[in-house]
Amino acid sequence: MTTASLDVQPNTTTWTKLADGVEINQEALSPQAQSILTDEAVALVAKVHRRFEHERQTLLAARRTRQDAYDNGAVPGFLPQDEHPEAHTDWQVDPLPDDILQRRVEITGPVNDPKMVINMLSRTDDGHRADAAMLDFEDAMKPTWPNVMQGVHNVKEAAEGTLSFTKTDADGNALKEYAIDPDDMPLLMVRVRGLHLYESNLLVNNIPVSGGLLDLVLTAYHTAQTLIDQGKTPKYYIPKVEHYKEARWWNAVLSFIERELGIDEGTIKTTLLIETLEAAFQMEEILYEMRTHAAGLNGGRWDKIFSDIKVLKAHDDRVMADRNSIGMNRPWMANYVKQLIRVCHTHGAFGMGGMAPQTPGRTEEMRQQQIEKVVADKEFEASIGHDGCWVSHPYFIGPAMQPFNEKLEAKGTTHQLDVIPDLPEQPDLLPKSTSPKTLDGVRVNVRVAIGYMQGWGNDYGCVAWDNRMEDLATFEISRAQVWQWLHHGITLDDGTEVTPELVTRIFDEEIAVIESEVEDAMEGASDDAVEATKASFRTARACAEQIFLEDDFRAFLTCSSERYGDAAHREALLEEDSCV
Ligand SMILES: CC(=O)SCCNC(=O)CCNC(=O)[C@H](O)C(C)(C)COP(=O)(O)OP(=O)(O)OC[C@H]1O[C@@H](n2cnc3c(N)ncnc32)[C@H](O)[C@@H]1OP(=O)(O)O
Ligand SMILES: O=CC(=O)O
Ligand SMILES: [Mg+2]
Repeated sequence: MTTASLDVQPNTTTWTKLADGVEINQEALSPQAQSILTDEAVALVAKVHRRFEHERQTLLAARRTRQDAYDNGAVPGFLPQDEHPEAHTDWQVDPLPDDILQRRVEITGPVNDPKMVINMLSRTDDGHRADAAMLDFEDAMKPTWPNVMQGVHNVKEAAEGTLSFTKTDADGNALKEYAIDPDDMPLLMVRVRGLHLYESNLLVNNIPVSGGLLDLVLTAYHTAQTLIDQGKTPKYYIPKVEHYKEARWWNAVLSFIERELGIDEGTIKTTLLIETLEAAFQMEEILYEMRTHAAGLNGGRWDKIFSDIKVLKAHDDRVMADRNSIGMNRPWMANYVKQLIRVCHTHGAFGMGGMAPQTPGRTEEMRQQQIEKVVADKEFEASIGHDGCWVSHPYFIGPAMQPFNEKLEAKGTTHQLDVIPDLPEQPDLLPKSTSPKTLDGVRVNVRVAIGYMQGWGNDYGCVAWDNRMEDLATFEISRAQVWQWLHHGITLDDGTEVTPELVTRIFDEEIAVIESEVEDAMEGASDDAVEATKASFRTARACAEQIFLEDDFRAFLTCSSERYGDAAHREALLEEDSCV
């Protein structure tokens, strides 16, 4: 995707044959890609695609059917007990290996950035090191082909313990060397892309492969045995599951890959993100389906808020309040994470908490305030029984760990599997329409969109912006919220009507503010450099505004038909587009 335009680009792709029925975009065949796409790796990708693509399409079609029902007035709910009776019996996930029993703080970051990956695997801020590092192909990464290939490369070298990086100045002089110690680093985890994404640069039988399958197959192919030889468990995160049948599909994919790699079934352990409204109602069924490979579930609160808005987008009695007012204290959010902990602990799995989005900030005062916010969030998570949580910046590892340490030291354990939150059997998980709905709320969404799209234009999938980490999930909330407010023509608390003209006016005002912020921040830089940065924000604004004012609600920002390779493939796939 370019930031200048979302239009479909003309087809100029030349395809190169990699194996029977497997073609790659010639431009994608970089030396790095060649080193990753060995004959064996390509054969495995093709085999997995041929075995599982049809079912993936069926699952995506089922998503569209369910969304049609929600758009026509239905709401998600708990499944009837007789739909999946086994899930409600007495069962446990397969025993968890020793190296996944302590997960107090997991740090996350884009997998394609080698310095960030090394920092995730080595930083000990104030003597605190994260228990796990989640290398992300998903919310934190813009899924371009070079980023995906660099990501696989980084995971491979991280598993082998050889990943290194030299930070240089503008003239190329070395400033700092970065390296990892494979014998002394946090648990390595990889989050693959979700079910809905295609990887348009690689075709099997003329169909682009699934992005998530590609990430999973290539990283497992290049690292599973290496990790096992070191006595470590290959560990994954799987995002954006919407239904237990999708969990069944991922579980089957994992078993298939294990068989093909000659490793025991159940060796790979995964944590599933529960970050969609539908999945929140099906956690028990989802965990049951994954029980061979499940290490736990994680409350992906940011995508959950996005999904709450998206799934109920047609319901005028459920229009969401200002995005920054939706916290874990909202009853349906608190119920969702307590239900997650209850389901996990009842069945012997970890119930992981969500992401504290704070970044440190520039002044000491700001840093202190940010620490207080992180600690308050993590105290809540530890108090309700989570086994650990996420942070987005190493600065917060120690503060986030403290509340978990206090709980765990008192118990003399590394987790809280003994805690079963007290909840009604079927807690209320449906989001409510509440206040506040403010002009400031519109402004926040607009600023987030400009900041995020500016990063996106520079190839970043997450950015530090207004003292917060903004990534794909948090951008999606802003996009969905403005769409929802516009399409329900809501009147804000101060009487202002939300119209396209209002949104454009706020874009005008905020880009002016941002341009002056750029001038302040770049004081002393050349006029050309300042102007280039301002221009990149103006481009981002144009793109963000176009997305915000789209009439049709695309299911995900990253679902754009231009990602589907050449015109013929696009046409075939648009019929089946998961993103209508
Ligand atoms: C909704 C969800 O799915 S949440 C999960 C997905 N999102 C994420 O993973 C976002 C993770 N966070 C980040 O990517 C980053 O923190 C950002 C982009 C927000 C900010 O990064 P930066 O602009 O580099 O922050 P900053 O300048 O404060 O970094 C200072 C140092 O900390 C390091 N750092 C910052 N964030 C991280 C991180 N998450 N992991 C490891 N190191 C990090 C930087 O590499 C830098 O290191 P250096 O001193 O060796 O150069
Ligand atoms: O992936 C995590 C989220 O909060 O979204
Ligand atoms: Mg997410």
